[in-house]
Amino acid sequence: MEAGVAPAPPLPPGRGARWLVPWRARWLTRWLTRWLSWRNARIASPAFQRWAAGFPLTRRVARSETRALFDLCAGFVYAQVLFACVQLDLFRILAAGPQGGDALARRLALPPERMLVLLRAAVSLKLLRALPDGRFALADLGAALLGNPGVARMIEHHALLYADLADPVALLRGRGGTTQLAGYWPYAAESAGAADGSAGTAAESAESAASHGTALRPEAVAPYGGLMAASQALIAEDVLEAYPFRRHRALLDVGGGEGAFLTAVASRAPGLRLGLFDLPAVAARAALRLEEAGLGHRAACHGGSFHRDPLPRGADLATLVRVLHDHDDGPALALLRAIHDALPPGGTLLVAEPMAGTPGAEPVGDAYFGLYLLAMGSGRPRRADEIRALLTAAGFDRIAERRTRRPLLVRLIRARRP
Ligand SMILES: CC(C)=CCC/C(C)=C/CC/C(C)=C/C=C/C(C)=C/C=C/C=C(C)/C=C/C=C(C)/C=C/C=C(C)/C=C/CC(C)(C)O
Ligand SMILES: C[S@@+](CC[C@H](N)C(=O)[O-])C[C@H]1O[C@@H](n2cnc3c(N)ncnc32)[C@H](O)[C@@H]1O
Repeated sequence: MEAGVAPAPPLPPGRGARWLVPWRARWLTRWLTRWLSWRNARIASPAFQRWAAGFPLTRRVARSETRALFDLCAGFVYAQVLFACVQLDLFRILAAGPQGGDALARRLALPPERMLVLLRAAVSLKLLRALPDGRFALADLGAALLGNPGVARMIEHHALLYADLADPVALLRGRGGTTQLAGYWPYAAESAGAADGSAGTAAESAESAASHGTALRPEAVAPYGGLMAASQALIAEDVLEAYPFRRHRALLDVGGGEGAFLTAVASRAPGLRLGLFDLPAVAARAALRLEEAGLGHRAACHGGSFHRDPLPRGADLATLVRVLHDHDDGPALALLRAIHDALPPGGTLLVAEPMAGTPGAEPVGDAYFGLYLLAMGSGRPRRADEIRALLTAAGFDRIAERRTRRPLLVRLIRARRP
């Protein structure tokens, strides 16, 4: 398969703006701009801020805005408190029962007064709870984290992300140099190459394969493969309950990693044949894991790069789980076209990933994944309607979103090859 550098489809307008005809949009924007400029001038005034913080009708909003701004300033500090708790294994230690600060300090080899700084910080962030007898126990957030070991792995690998974000403006200007996340996700460089057209020609193929995707060694893919497998537990069940996998005969999980999603599907749909396509070093790890899980007889793992190799045929269902957002629009569209061509008429594609513009979780897509993927060097979080537009451009129809239980973590779009 030749890597496509097809132009990206035009971005659809935001759902909320669809009813607007242009003159109305211009009129509304003019009034909105005037209103915002008046309002912002008030809010920026220290005298107004002090007044609003005391006036009974505005007091609540003023205090909550002050807190919101403070939380934005302090977000990194809060995240590092969480990081320290995870590194010290505090949540697992306290899962066995409450403990006093001194006992914890001895166990974790910290000076008692510093242990107390961390414990009080964790209490303030609702990770821990201070008991009346002075000991500390897990609070809701600490307990929730205990049930999601994948999140703890994510938190630990954020050390790379934060190093890349140390100078966010340099990163935004593209002058940050090689990032740590680009090293952690080595396939991103090949995808970025596919985006600028450097993948696909015969001469460059060999050179690119030697330095990127298809030639990646097991040591290069093991860290991200392990992280993805561990964090699959956060999303697999939500995807499985949102779509009836049993109605299909054969599934191809494209970019299926180490087979964690296939393993989850296997128990839900016992009659389904399982296929996985990923870079050779990853597919080899998947084959081992699926064998260990007793699924060797049901699963076939194929190694290759979807930027350059044909996808295996024969499946009537394909899945892209946390894959599409890794790729810029050109390679993403080429990938969707390749899947379209590999499916039979009537075949189904499921795209499952966190999406931008998810109501109630806007910063997850646009702030977290927006900057994360920028640091990684390829891809972007897309809104559901942007994914629909790509799917349409790739030739799919009957595109519909299936509701998932926790859209913040994963949303699901189904499409059909006509
Ligand atoms: C029991 C009684 C009486 C009352 C209970 C009251 C009650 C209902 C409390 C609620 C308790 C509860 C059920 C809490 C549940 C909390 C959960 C499930 C929290 C889950 C949190 C998940 C998090 C924080 C996930 C984080 C995920 C991250 C950071 C993912 C990052 C992904 C990356 C970097 C992916 C990279 C892949 C790439 C490169 C983009 O392709
Ligand atoms: C973010 S991971 C998601 C893995 C898995 N689907 C999951 O959700 O746990 C992206 C996957 O796409 C694979 N991938 C990236 N570029 C690829 C390429 N050119 N050809 C095949 N697989 C690729 C990676 O090796 C990785 O396993």
